[in-house]
Amino acid sequence: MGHCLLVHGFLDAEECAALIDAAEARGFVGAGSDYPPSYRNNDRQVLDDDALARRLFERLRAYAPERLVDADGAGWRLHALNERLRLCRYRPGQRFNIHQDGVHHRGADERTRLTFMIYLTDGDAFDGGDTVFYAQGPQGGIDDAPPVVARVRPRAGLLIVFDHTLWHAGEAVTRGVKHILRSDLLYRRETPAPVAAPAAFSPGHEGYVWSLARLRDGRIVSSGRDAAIRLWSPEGVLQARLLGHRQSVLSVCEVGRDRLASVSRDRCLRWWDLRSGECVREVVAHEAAVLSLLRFDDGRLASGGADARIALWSQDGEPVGDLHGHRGWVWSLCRLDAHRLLSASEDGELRLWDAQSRSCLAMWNGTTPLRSVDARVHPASDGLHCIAIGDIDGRVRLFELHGDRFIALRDWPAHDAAVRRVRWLDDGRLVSCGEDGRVRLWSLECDGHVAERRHANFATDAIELADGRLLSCGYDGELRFDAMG
Ligand SMILES: O=C(O)CCC(=O)C(=O)O
Ligand SMILES: [Fe+2]
Repeated sequence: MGHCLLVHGFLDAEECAALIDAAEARGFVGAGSDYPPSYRNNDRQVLDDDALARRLFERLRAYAPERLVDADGAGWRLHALNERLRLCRYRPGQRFNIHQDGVHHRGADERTRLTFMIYLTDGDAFDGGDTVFYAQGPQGGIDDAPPVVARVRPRAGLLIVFDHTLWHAGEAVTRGVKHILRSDLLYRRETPAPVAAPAAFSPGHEGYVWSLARLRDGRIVSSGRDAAIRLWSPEGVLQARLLGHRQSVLSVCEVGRDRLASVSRDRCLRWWDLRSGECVREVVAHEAAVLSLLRFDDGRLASGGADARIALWSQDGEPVGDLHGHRGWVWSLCRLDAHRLLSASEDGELRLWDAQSRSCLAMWNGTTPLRSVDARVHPASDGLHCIAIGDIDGRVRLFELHGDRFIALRDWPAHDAAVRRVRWLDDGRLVSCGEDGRVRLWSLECDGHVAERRHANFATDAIELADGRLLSCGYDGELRFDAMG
């Protein structure tokens, strides 16, 4: 188990009250469209305050580990408290589900490693709201929590510092209001980053990599939380960084020769010229994060958003209509043929749409939020589609599409945590990526996976390179194509 330490009375009661008053005066923002309700629904306020971060850091120095050592021997020195302070408020019914905290990168040699959290309200003032630590991540889904290893009852002024990698949750508050102040401890690498292993594209991204795409000429595109899109040669040499988005880039797709489109948490859809690396068009596409993107053969696009909408775009990037029906985040889209597409949503629904008539042709409704969908044409049949979906419980399900009907074939527990991606490979095998860090390859003739690779954090995407190797990426910032054992 990683670091975890508690410091009682880190702030006194007046300091806590002053922080709460100032935060309430500035106002909180609901989790609304920025986080799926299955993740967290508490209110938050981001405050960039250098001076306050420095004062807190001076007080903290005596307690926090000065040096961390990785499994590979690399040493990291405590450097600062992230000045991006986050004040969080939980009212009755609000919680933060089981999760690991995200790493924030500042260049290759500086990153956050430990979470810094001060309870501002005393546990006497509210019911529920404990911070709970678990032995491992969710195995059978988010509602089916693993064994609890520690529980912390909030006390005003109590500081808790712990490893980002510990699985934890803020339990629902059932009465009263809980406030916390949250930041992270930045560490600096003692010796510069080692050259990446030869079986990786280098350098990867600063922080999470969200998605991968292979262009028709064999080049690779990756997108990440660092708001950058990276263009790679087929051999993994970085050719360009496309900069312009202001937040995580969640999906990219080729829209023509040397043309790329991308969508981001910043709500925008952008078009890029890959020769110049310039953004040639930008539109605000959704009223919330844009999560998914696809292209029809004639150049039209469809984008799916956290506003539950699927928006359709002409070749010229003009909005041409919406597909309405989902009630949750549209995480994933997949093209079937000239006019039809599939969508998978946080509301648990897999939907088949006709983009021409803008109607929903079929729906399958599961009980758990869906994260990814992919389809392929059965080679032995006349246009019969085989569909795979992945859900938040780690399950993968297969369907055949008969006319406008989904026929369920089979389903199995593919991961010990949410599935982030399913993709069919050209040879008919299926690859899945999970929040258990695993990339798994499935052959439908066999039971169980036929190969596996592990990332140090959530695995988010995998695609086949032109030479048949599998490139995968994840929250560890890496793009890897080593052999799968
Ligand atoms: O409120 C809590 O107890 C946990 C909060 C948390 O995990 C976070 O803000 O990352
Ligand atoms: Fe957390």
